[in-house]
Amino acid sequence: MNSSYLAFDRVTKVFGDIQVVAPHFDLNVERNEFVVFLGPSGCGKTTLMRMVGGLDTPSGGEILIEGKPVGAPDRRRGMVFQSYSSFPWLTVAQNVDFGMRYRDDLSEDEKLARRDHYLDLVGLYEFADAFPNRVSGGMRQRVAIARTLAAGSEVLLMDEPFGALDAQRRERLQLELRAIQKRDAKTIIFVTHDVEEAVFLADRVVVFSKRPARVIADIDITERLGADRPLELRDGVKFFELRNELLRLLRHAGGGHE
Ligand SMILES: Nc1ncnc2c1ncn2[C@@H]1O[C@H](COP(=O)(O)OP(=O)(O)OP(=O)(O)O)[C@@H](O)[C@H]1O
Repeated sequence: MNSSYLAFDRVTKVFGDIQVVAPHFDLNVERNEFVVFLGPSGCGKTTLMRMVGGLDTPSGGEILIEGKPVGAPDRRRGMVFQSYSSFPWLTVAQNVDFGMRYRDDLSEDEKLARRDHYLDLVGLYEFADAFPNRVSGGMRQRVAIARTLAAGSEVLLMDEPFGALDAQRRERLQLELRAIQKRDAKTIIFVTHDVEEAVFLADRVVVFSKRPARVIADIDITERLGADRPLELRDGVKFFELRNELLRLLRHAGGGHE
């Protein structure tokens, strides 16, 4: 039996005639690991994430968490996907509260403080009473980030969550996400097209081929950069080398990388 926390075990995925995930796709993710998926556009990253989240099922093989096949979405897995964002009938603040509905370990005051903290982090504090369909797409994405982080699931599945954010807020969220992962021991799978974001956040970067997705490189970032990620790290030689290495791999992977 596979003893990893999360395992793709001989997974494959086809949509009609299109092979999206190559046959016998295997990948293990350890508990408390921050894994970033990097790969050409359309290679199958979102599909892999959706299957981990239980929004889609493999055509073959299994995805296991602690040895058990994943089923329908549950509160163990928090998701920030384009297709799985906010509830339009709840206000921005109520969306965040909704994420915490099962947190019996928190008092009402703690929940309020937590809600305010995450609304502030994503820059939506003053939009707390607005309805998500009244705010922009980028803001809806931020509602989903705040709700998911406030919920505190043990697995976080994030598909280009910071894509629509300005550079400063993106940096702040990157720092916070890395801090949350270390402090609260989360297992995170994160998709990005931004190579520097990948290096800054990841313990491990998994690079995919163009469709059908298979792993072409699996790079241990923590081994080379350490687990602490102060912002200054971005100016260092090791960071630069890793960034260039990943860019070279992506070029080799082919397909249109954005
Ligand atoms: N429900 C579906 N039905 C048919 N084809 C699909 C479906 N979902 C995804 N695909 C196809 O599967 C391929 C992989 O899509 P996916 O969204 O997983 O890629 P991706 O790596 O996340 O892309 P990007 O980086 O552009 O977000 C694409 O060619 C897409 O058109």
